[in-house]
Amino acid sequence: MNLYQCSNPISDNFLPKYESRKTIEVKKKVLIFTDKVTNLLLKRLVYLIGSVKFNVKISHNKLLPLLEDHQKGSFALIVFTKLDIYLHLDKHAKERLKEYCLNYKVGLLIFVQNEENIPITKLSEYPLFFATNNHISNYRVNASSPVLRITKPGYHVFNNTSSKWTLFHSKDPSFEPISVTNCENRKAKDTCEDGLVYAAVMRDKGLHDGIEKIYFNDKITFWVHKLIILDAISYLSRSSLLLPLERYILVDIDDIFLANSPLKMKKQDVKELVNFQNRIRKENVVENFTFNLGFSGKYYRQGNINEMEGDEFLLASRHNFTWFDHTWSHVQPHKLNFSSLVREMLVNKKFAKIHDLPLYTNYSVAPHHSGVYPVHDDLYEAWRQVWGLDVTSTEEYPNLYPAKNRKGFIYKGIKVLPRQTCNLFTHTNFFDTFPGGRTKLDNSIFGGDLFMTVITNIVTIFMTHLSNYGSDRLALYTFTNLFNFIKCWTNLKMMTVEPSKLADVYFNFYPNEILPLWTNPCNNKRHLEIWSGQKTCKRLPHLIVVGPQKTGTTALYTFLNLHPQIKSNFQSNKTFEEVQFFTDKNYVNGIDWYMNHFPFPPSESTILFEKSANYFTEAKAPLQIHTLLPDTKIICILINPSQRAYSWYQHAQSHKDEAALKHSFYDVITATNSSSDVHNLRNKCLLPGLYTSHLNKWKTHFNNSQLLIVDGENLVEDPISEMEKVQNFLKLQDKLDYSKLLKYNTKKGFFCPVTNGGKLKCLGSGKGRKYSPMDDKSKDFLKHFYKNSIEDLNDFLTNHGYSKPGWLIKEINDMNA
Ligand SMILES: Nc1ncnc2c1ncn2[C@@H]1O[C@H](COP(=O)(O)OS(=O)(=O)O)[C@@H](OP(=O)(O)O)[C@H]1O
Repeated sequence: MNLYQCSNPISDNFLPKYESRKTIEVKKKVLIFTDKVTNLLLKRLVYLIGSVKFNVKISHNKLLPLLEDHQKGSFALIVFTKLDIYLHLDKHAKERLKEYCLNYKVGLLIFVQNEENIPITKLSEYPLFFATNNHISNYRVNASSPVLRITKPGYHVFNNTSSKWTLFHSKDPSFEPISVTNCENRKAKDTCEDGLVYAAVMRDKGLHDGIEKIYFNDKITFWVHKLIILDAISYLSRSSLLLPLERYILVDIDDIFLANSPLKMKKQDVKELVNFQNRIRKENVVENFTFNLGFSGKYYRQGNINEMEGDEFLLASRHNFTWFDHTWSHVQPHKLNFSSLVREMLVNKKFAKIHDLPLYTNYSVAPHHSGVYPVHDDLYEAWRQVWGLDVTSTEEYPNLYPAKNRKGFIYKGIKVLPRQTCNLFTHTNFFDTFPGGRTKLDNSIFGGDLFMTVITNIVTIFMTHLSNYGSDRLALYTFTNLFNFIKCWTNLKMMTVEPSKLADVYFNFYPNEILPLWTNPCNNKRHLEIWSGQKTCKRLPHLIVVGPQKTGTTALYTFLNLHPQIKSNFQSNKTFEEVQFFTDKNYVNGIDWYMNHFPFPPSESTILFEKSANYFTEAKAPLQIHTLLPDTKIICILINPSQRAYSWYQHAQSHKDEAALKHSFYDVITATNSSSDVHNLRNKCLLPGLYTSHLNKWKTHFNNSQLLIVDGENLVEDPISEMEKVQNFLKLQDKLDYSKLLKYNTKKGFFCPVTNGGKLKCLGSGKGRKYSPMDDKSKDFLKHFYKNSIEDLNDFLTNHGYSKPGWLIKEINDMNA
């Protein structure tokens, strides 16, 4: 087997300490200025930054976004995909940017594209010269650059004579190369001087204007540049965007004992497995490296005589490895119920006991990823019961591709970690038959996708299969070269640790991933294949009434239910007609829980719907709803926010809320002591009424054909006309004449549904309460409190082409009077 020989003379780790920004706070976000021409570079850059999960904001057309928010910097780094964009920012923007960079100690990362096609030129402001369109040789990284961290400095990477490099040079003390290369001036277009050394990446210490900058050419696909870009991001952001240097690597070998003959491991293959592991540990390439073997006991000693010997030898060598359950017969768990799964697991557990396997009892992997995502509750429960499991891994969350977007989540106490593929599948066992051939595999290892997988993932769980270690032993070839190459050219410290430690590291670094973001299995072919045949997306709603509370949502819910084509969710014991799934409390229950609240729709044209009036103000609900139900329709109802506040106060009083019983409405809405109960009640009265701030979040995810704004006051006055609008919005084939279904009830003071017997069945006593009108002092206070918000709503509706509720028109007219 070929073993990668490191030619880097620098073997010791030399780690510069980055300056931090101490007390100045910035968000962990990158701002990228770009134009249309630089799309390819932008795409690659966003991909790289996305792979390390840093957030990005893209600004086209040189527009400056909000740079500060509540005395916190909005960005930790600013990038220009083209020098030209930076040079031609308008004067005001440049000054603002400079001020921001100085105040928040933020640096600039500037790309100079070869297409910019400027011959030897002096930058307008500083003595930096650059030359485009050159051939180069002898690329090497400057050992003394303080920028390098992941990148191991001080080596000659290769002789690359490819064309079209932009190179930099300067004699000014502010400039210091991060990497250099020789110019090979061979063609008329080359603009550098043959034989001279130029910078390929240049640092500007900022001696002239106080802002540190790093200039890159557009060779962003070059793997060394990817490493230096990651270092530059950490350096220029003063460690705000810093990746740790530890890389936790677990190599799972799935399908142990299971492979088609003659692809199983033989005795010699097992010996090589042990030798590999010993060598990697001894040379300290990956600390404590240990293969993690997922076994399916049913297939033990199946195959030809050599393979049987291989199986036996693997068991004899068992203490060299760690082991985990991969189910007895390697069936897809989503096809089994809880008791069948428990049976499967118990037989495999017995096998492990008989053969004295050194097990990770808290870790397992489901065959074919089935049952993990989309989640199959029975699998999670069986895992917990039989194994006491708390860690697993999958490549399917949220989607298989792009691999960089894979995430982890925690469900029913089980930590699900993302799993990475190394292109070694059950059918890739020979160099000759590897898709794209050996060159493709080598490219991936030596600086390509596989290499970048380890660079960008703090925790990498690789999925491999038993057969990858037999035949040509492609897996051993891959890992030996990959790990040695990483050790040679980076300062990363690779190690193998147990799964529970992996999970701790992962979720400590990515706490935002703990709560899953449920996607729709029916929108993903692979997910559908590993989802129980008994489940159907038809039990998910097509319409959600999201509130806010006290605007007439129950009336709308009741009126919609009168339509034979529309069916609501089942009632809940605790929250009555509301499901309240898209809230922190219930969302963790998963989509099976949600779907169980809906009937099987009687016909294709049935519209399932639910209303939960608290969704409107839930910060995550718009994204969560859109991710699960991208085509669903949304209805918000708006009434005068002052009236809404008063209605909530009445609601609180009748629910015996102490603050509401003790304090007048005026005292509540003017409460200032932020830690008191009365202030809490104040917020519930006032904040949902700041409609536009909430509506903006809904509008980010739903377009006009999906989002209807109902006039809640008209729903009281003239529900017939308002229901006509709702029916049009839902594009109902058979529209109902609501004038026959709703009649005004003088006693109730509201419209009520007409029952079959002709009687009126009004909403319960909690809807349409009787109470005295609001006092003038409160009215004045609220008028003032909501003034800006009312204006914002008016602008919002104008800008998005919505018609305006009558109450809003009146408010605006009053303001202008
Ligand atoms: N037809 C009909 N019957 C009864 N009540 C009606 C009706 N249409 C609208 N409304 C108004 O609905 C207000 C209650 O709003 P919600 O149902 O959204 O309240 S809740 O958030 O679900 O508790 C309720 O508020 P209050 O008047 O303060 O009780 C009513 O004003």
